[in-house]
Amino acid sequence: MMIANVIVDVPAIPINQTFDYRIPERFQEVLQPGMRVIVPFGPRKVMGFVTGKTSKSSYDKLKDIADVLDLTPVLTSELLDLGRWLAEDTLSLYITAFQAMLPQVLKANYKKELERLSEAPLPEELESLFAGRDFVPYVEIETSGVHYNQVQKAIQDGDVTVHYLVKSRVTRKLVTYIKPSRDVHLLEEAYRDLSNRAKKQKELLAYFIERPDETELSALLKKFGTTRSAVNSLIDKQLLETSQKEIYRNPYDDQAFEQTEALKLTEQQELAIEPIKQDIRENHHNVFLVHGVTGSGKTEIYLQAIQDVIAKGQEAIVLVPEISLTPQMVRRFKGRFGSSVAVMHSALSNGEKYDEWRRIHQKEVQVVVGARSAIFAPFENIGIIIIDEEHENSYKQEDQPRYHARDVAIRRGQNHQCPVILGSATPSLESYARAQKGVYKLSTLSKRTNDKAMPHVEIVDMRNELHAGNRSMFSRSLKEKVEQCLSRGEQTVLLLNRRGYSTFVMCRECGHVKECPHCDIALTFHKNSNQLKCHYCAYEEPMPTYCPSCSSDLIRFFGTGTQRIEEALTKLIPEARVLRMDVDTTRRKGAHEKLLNQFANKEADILLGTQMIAKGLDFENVTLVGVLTADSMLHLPDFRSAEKTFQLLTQVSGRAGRHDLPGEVIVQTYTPEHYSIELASQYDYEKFYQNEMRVRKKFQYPPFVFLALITVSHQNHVTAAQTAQRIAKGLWNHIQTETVVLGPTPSPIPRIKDRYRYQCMVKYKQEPNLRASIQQVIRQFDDQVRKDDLQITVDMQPYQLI
Ligand SMILES: Nc1ncnc2c1ncn2[C@@H]1O[C@H](COP(=O)(O)OP(=O)(O)OP(=O)(O)O)[C@@H](O)[C@H]1O
Ligand SMILES: [Zn+2]
Ligand SMILES: [Zn+2]
Repeated sequence: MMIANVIVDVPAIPINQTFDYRIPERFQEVLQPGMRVIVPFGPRKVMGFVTGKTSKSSYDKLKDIADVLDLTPVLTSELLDLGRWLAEDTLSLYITAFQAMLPQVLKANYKKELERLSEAPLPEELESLFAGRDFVPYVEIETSGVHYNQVQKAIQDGDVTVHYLVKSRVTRKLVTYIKPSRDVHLLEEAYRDLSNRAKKQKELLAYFIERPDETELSALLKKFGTTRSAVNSLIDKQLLETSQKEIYRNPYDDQAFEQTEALKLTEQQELAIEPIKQDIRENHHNVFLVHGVTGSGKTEIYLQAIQDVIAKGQEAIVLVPEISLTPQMVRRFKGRFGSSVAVMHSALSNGEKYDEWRRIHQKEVQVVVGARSAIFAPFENIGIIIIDEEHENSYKQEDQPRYHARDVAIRRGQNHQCPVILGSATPSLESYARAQKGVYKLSTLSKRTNDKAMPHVEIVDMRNELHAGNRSMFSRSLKEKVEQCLSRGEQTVLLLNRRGYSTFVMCRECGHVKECPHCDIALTFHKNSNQLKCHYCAYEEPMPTYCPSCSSDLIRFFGTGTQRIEEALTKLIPEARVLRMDVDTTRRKGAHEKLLNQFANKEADILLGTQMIAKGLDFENVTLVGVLTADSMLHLPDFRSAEKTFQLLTQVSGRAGRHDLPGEVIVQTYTPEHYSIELASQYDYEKFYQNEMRVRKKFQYPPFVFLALITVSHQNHVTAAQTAQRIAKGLWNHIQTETVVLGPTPSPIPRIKDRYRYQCMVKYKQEPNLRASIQQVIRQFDDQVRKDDLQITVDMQPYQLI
């Protein structure tokens, strides 16, 4: 076993394979698959992942591994396998897949050091390596002559640990502690000598006389409501002293979470959880779809299932959408499982993320709650994987590797023989269809835990408003309801669906929306050419001046934003205090949280925002929810637009009346008759599902077919178009008869950053060799990709169709 197979950090197609390296003597016993190494590659040295060890190689001039970066593997054998599968499934490079599974900090910069964790004596060589220090640069292992085996053993015994440094030690957080530097009787003496005017100093001394242990400085200052100068005076008098310690950056104060206990489950919850618990007991893999209306207690089911998993000594992964990962959500998990919970959130700094990852890697926690990439948590004994709001598109990564966390979850569920729970009030069509077929096990929670009815939804037809002379964005009914809500001292949530604005064309007189005659999808307005285009079949027509349906000249594309709405709102209802929440007001770190806190503390009457306010928020004082334009998403060039509209309306309606006060919802729309709006207002998921499935079947969209999207981009318009054309032609030669290749057509955004973009869409039912065929077809362009800056991307499960 002297040879290592290494995937090197050179992101290029011809390099997408393992390379063999000789393992030098000194690393032979230490090196394991899943560790990162440094290897010579051409003239330079690069990082790589060891994927296996062998004793033979077909090459005879092997180079040596230059260095080993880890003493314990950063990728478990399961994750190595998963990475290979991920790369193949998404047509990505192995190196890209491996790196996607690890925190940023482990990516490039390789500076490392050892830290001594225990006072217990170490083997002599290690003692001389540490030479009284707590931290030792990793490179000193080599020069000191200490054997790597010894270091590795010390790590296994928990006496030593390795830190990966990004650039400097700044990534480690140091905390200042204070403790007495004299005996208690000397402190007592000093206490008596202190003047009564030095009140704070006396209090501090009294505290340390009682409790001569070290105390965190910041906690001390808070406890005594004093500044550092009082502490400094005592330090100057040599009564107290400071010390610094490294801590994990835990972005959450675990003590601050009130402990909660398992609630007695309702009958419906019992029925839903029983088969899950059985699978946990029996180490059995099934995918469960928990379809429960908002407020039906899905989260409580997750918590109690996790409880069983922890009791068995196993681990749990919980995914929630990025924007639902609110302090409220974190509190529910930390409240139940305390410091056994790690949180992986993209708003954390790289250092914080790394610390949370380390807590998982070192098995200091049993539960991780996180956004998409938490699915790669390096647990080795997973007992359950939960995906909350499983319909959310943010589970799909829109960058290489273009994976869907649901697929990865199911794969890991199979690896660990454990249940996977998908939860939603509005399951994705794909998942619900699988549940209908029996591929997933369906549980339905039709009632809220408090037995309260879902809030009543009133649909307001905005065309009538126009006819009545009201040209504002607020219907008379909504204005009245907001004012009533205000006068009762209750709060309102207003949703503006900004996405999709200014792209679709609609008649303000009759609500007519221009759609493609072949695709039943709204045409997109292209300002430059003044054309309406279809992004599925390349149909186009000029922008009409009169509505083809009622001949009115009020046919417009839409354009407005939250800021303008806010201005209009403060004019309309001047006494209301409005908080605006959108990408602009939440860009700064912590801003999102701050706005929500302000709203929770009733510092505002109205929360006005985009999609980000629709999810997971639970405010007891919110009794009114208004949706300003329910149809704005409906006409996006996306076959999922009705589904997304239904999901959003259902989610946002669920924000009202969750507690004692009854709730109400107003939905403004120009197309009240659209089934997604009508059925969302009746909370009729089942009927929506039936209806939407008919549409998908008719137009052959998922879940009836699979899609693959190939996008070509180049600075030269002709090159982009011709390449796409050749790819489409090439694919036609490989596919089965019932498969189709649509396009090429210009991408919905035809030019980004001066690159022209064309796309081909493959619609298929069964195409076992599709990945290989696509790869074969696009490999012809390898040279051009390398030399001529041609880009070809493949998305095997497209959600964003731009
Ligand atoms: N068995 C129970 N008995 C009493 N209260 C419960 C029970 N289960 C859940 N609850 C409470 O009901 C409320 C709604 O539950 P929860 O938030 O878990 O629902 P959910 O289905 O996850 O909702 P959403 O989809 O809207 O996020 C919470 O306040 C929760 O504490
Ligand atoms: Zn019209
Ligand atoms: Zn079309």
